[in-house]
Amino acid sequence: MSSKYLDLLAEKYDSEEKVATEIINLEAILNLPKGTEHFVSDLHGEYQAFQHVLRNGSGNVKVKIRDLFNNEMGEEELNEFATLVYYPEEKLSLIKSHFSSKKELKDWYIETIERLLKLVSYASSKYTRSKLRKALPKQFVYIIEELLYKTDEFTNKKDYYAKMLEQIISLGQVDKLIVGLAYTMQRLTVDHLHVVGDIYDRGPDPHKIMDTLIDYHSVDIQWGNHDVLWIGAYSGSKVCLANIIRICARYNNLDIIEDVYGINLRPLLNLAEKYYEDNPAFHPKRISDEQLTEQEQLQITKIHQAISIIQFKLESPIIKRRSCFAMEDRLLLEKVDYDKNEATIHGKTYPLENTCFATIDPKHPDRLLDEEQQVIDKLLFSIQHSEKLSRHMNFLMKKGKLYLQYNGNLLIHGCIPLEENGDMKQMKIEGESYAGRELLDVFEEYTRYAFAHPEETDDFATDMVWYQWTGENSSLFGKREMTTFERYFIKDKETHKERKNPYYHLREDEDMCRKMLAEFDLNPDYGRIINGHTPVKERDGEDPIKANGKMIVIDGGFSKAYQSTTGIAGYTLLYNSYGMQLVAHQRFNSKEEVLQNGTDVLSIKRLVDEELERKKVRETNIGEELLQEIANLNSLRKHRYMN
Ligand SMILES: O=P(O)(O)OC[C@H]1O[C@](O)(COP(=O)(O)O)[C@@H](O)[C@@H]1O
Ligand SMILES: [Mn+2]
Repeated sequence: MSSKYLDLLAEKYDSEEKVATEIINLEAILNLPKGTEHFVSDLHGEYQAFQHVLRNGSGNVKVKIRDLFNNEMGEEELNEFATLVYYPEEKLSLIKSHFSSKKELKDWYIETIERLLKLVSYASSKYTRSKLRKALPKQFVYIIEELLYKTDEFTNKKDYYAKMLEQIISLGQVDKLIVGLAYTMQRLTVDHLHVVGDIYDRGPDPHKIMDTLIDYHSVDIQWGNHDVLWIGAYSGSKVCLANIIRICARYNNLDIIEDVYGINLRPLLNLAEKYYEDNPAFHPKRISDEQLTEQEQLQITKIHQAISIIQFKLESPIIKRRSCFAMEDRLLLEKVDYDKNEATIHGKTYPLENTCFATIDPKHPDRLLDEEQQVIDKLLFSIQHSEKLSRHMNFLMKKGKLYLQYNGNLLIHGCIPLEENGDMKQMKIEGESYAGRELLDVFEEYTRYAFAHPEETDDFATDMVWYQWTGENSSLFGKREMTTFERYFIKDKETHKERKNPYYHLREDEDMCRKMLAEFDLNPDYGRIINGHTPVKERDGEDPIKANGKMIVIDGGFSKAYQSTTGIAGYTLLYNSYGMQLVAHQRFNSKEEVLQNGTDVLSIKRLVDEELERKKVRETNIGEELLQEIANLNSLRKHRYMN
C-alpha cells in the first residue's frame, strides 16, 4: 500500500486506539447476518403497485408483525396495524376520525407507539446501532433511542418514559413520530433494492418511480430495453426519441412527455393534424378506466401515426450505414408497393391495412418531409434540455449498468445472446468479434459514450444504443426482430411473431446456466441468474424457477397491460440471511382499497432455497469491501503505530 494512502488514512485515524476501535467495529459487522436484498423488475411505470411492494417489503413487514403480535392481535387488527406501517399518513387520519374521546385517542397513541418501537427494535436486531440511527427520522433520533433502549428492569425510569410520551402527545409531535417510525420500519425491512430493468413505458408514472429510487437508501439498477430507449433519446438518438413518444401515444401517456418532462408537443400535433385521420390501428390502448373524449382519442391517434412514420423513416438510414447491425430485413418502407398497398416480407407478399403513408414519397420512402425533420429536431432539443429528464437519466447512468454480479448472483434484464448449440453468440463490431460478457461490456461502453456526448446524434455509439433496443444480438431485446410495422399494418398474425433468442429455452438447462455464470466469473455452485424481461405465464403453468434453481425469472407483469397474459401481478424476490424466497403478487387495485379494507394484496411466498447456515455480512460484496478496509487499517497499524 502506498505511503501516500497511509498518510491519508492516518489523518482520519490519528491514534492507535482509533485504528483499533475501527477494526473491532468492522470485524463485528462482518459477523452480523447479511442484510435483506429485495429484487423487483419490469415496473413499467406502475408506481402505485411498486410503492405497495416497496412499502410492505414484499410481505416481509407483515411477517415481522405476525412474529411479534400474533397472540395479542386478531386478524383485522394485524391488518390495520400493517396498513399503518405501509401508509402511515393516510391511515393515521382514517383511524383518528374514528375516535370519539380524547382519552381513547391518547390510549391508542401510547399503545401504537409502543408497538411500533417493539417492531423497529425487532427488525433492527440484525443491524448495528449506527445503521439503525441512520434509518431513524432525524428530528426524533434522540427520543426514539431513549425509548428503544429502555430496559424494563429500571423501573425507576418508568415515569420518565411515560412523561416523555405524554409530552410528545401534548406538544403535537405524536403523528410525526408515528409516521417516522413507520418509515423506519419500511427501511429496516429491506437493506438493498435491485431493480432488474424496465422502469419506463406502458404505465403512467415512471417518473414517480425514478423519484422514489433517487430517494431510496440503497439501490442499483440493471437497465432494461425500455430504460435504454429513454437513455438513447436523451443521448441524441432521434429514432429512440420517436419510439418513446410512439409508445407514450400508444398507451395514452403523452402527459409524461408534455407535463412531466415539459416537452412541447404542439409542433408534432400540428403535423399530425395536417396529414392524418382517424385510424383504428393507432387508437390508444385502454388500460385504465379513464374515458377519453372522442376528440382526445382522435388527437392521440393522429400523433401516434405521425410519430410512427417518423420512426420508420429514421430507422432506414441507420440500417443502411451500419452493415454490422445486419438489419436489412427491417427496411420495410422499401418493401412496400405503394400502388398495390402490399408489402413483401421474407419473400411473402401481404396486403396492408390501416396504412397512413401520406408523408411518404414512394421513390424515397425514408425521406423525412422538412416539417417532419423540424418536428423531430425540436423534440430532440427539448428532451435534451428537460431538467427533470436530465436528473432521471443521470441517475439511471449512475446507479445503472447492463448487468451486475452481486453476492454471487448475476442480475440481468434480458439475456446473454446464445447460439442454438449453447455457444455465446458473436457479433462483429467495428472489425472485432465479441461474445458473452465481452459483448455486453462493449454495449455498455457505447451507451456511456453516447450519454457523455449528447451532441453527437448520428455516430456509431448513439446508433448502438438504438441497436440494443431492437437488434438481434442485443442482450436487452433478445429476439430476432421487432415487428412493430407488421403489427400496425398486416393482419396475418404470423408476421407479428418475434422469435426469441435460443437463450430463452436454453436457460431451462442447469448446465447452460452454470456455463453462463462462469462466463461472468461467478461460482456456478452458489450463483444464480436473476432475470426480468419476459413475462412468466403463471396462468399457463410456467415456472419462474428454472434450471434447478439456477435461473429465476421475476417478470410476472407489474404492467397492467400484460396481466391478462401472466395471470398475476408480478414476482419479486427476497434474499435474506436464511436464503431466497420468491413472492408472487396478486393484482394490486389501489392504495385506497388497501387503506379502506386493510386487505393486503395476497402474496404467495415460495422458498427457492434455504441456507444451511445463516449467511453473514462476511460472505457478501460489502463484506469483501470491509475485509479490504480492515487489511488497510492493519497495515496502518503496523507501519505507523507499532514501531
Ligand atoms: O405490447 P406492445 O406495447 O405493443 O409492445 C410490444 C413490443 O414490446 C416488446 O415486447 C419489448 O418490450 P418488453 O421489454 O416489455 O418485452 C417488443 O419485443 C415488442 O415488439
Ligand atoms: Mn424488457
